[in-house]
Amino acid sequence: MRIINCHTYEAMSRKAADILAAQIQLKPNCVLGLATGTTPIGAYQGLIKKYESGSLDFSEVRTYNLDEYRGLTHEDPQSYHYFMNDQLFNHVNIDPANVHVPDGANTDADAACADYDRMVAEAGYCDLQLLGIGRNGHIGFNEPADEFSKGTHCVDLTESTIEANSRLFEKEEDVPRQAYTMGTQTIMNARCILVVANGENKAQAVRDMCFGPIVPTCPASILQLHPNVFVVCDDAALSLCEGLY
Ligand SMILES: N[C@@H]1[C@@H](O)[C@H](O)[C@@H](COP(=O)(O)O)O[C@@H]1O
Repeated sequence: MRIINCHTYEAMSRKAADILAAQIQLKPNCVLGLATGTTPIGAYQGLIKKYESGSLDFSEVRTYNLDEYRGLTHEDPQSYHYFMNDQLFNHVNIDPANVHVPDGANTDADAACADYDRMVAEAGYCDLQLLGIGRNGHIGFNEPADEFSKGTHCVDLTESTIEANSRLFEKEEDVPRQAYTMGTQTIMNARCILVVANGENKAQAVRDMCFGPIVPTCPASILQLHPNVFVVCDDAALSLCEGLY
């Protein structure tokens, strides 16, 4: 793991945008794995700026998002698909046919997950996977569990995740209780992984991810086994890792 302390959220976002942009420039038809959450918003803004300045072309880029709430259509303002349109896709020249998010509107979980796995596999998996991290060490919606997950599957969200994500909904009762998420094995199939984390409330998860035991109770700890991971953080997220890297 290459741990990069960028000190501030702004610098972390610039670094993440630079890494994503370099991937697109090197391979214009690359497959990007993308993430939602508030952490990557600054990186997406950086990508939009690069696109607007003419230095980035998304016309051949293909994207696969990590996860989606079960039961929400892509027009639902609370859906992750809507979030991605709003934060990135509507602002760059990506072809909507190249954008993929698990189909939350398909409540047949087995079918929705199998379809998504097939699509990601057919694309040859991700060249670069962007990840945020949950306060409990989850990646995508792979929550702490007894074993590491494999392909796309339907998960029951933990109380801690529902509470953390309720800030984006009017009330906590509105947060869906289930989601479809790419599995840990699918995430690990990416050629390169970029994790972004900022803020003190991520410090323990970042320490466990980078230096804790590799256990499914901290799903992000599996990333220690991946040969090509960048962990890009601010000071606060790395505050429990002092002296360790
Ligand atoms: N499914 C998403 C994750 O992909 C994300 O990493 C996490 C952290 O979100 P934030 O960046 O807002 O802290 O939230 C959600 O649970």
